Amino acid sequence: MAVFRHSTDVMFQHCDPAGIVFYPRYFEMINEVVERFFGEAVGWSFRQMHTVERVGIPMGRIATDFHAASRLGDQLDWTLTTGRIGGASLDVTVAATCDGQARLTAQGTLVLVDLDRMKSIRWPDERRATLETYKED
Ligand SMILES: CC(C)(COP(=O)(O)OP(=O)(O)OC[C@H]1O[C@@H](n2cnc3c(N)ncnc32)[C@H](O)[C@@H]1OP(=O)(O)O)[C@@H](O)C(=O)NCCC(=O)NCCSC(=O)c1cc(O)c2ccccc2c1O
Repeated sequence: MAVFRHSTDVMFQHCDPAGIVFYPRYFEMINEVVERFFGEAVGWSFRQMHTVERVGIPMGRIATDFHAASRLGDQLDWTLTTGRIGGASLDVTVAATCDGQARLTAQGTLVLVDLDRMKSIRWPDERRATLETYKED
């Protein structure tokens, strides 16, 4: 099983007055991990998807556990693996650690859609095959 990895630094812009990462900022980081996964691992950049092919992958649902707080200067090491690949849906697990300490785990379902109709469409076979390689055992 392949695991997609990406690292981000916690910046001042991510932190609230309590000095910890505010959870909406985590959701933006999760979206960045998903965007990088599709661009770098699947070979299907959001630019290509959105501006050329007019498809997108909005999140249908997401459940997140926050295990420990993150602070300015922390390096977050992200992983993304895939789960069930349905007709149009894709389960993903996105997790972050810092120095080996778990910070968050999110389990989400992305849905491939035709952006002009905002209706789900089936994963193309070539993309499906790549997504399979990141599937959790
Ligand atoms: C996403 C929808 C358009 C789906 O509705 P539709 O009627 O077209 O599809 P079906 O109901 O037939 O379902 C197809 C398929 O998807 C599964 N599914 C549908 N809804 C959900 C759900 N809520 N949670 C989990 N799974 C769902 C369903 O079980 C089917 O599975 P199969 O395995 O059988 O294929 C419609 O639901 C919709 O419009 N929802 C709202 C989406 C939304 O606005 N989310 C807000 C947060 S996400 C977001 O902001 C976002 C926007 C983007 O443009 C992005 C672009 C790129 C990357 C990420 C983006 C992003 O996160």
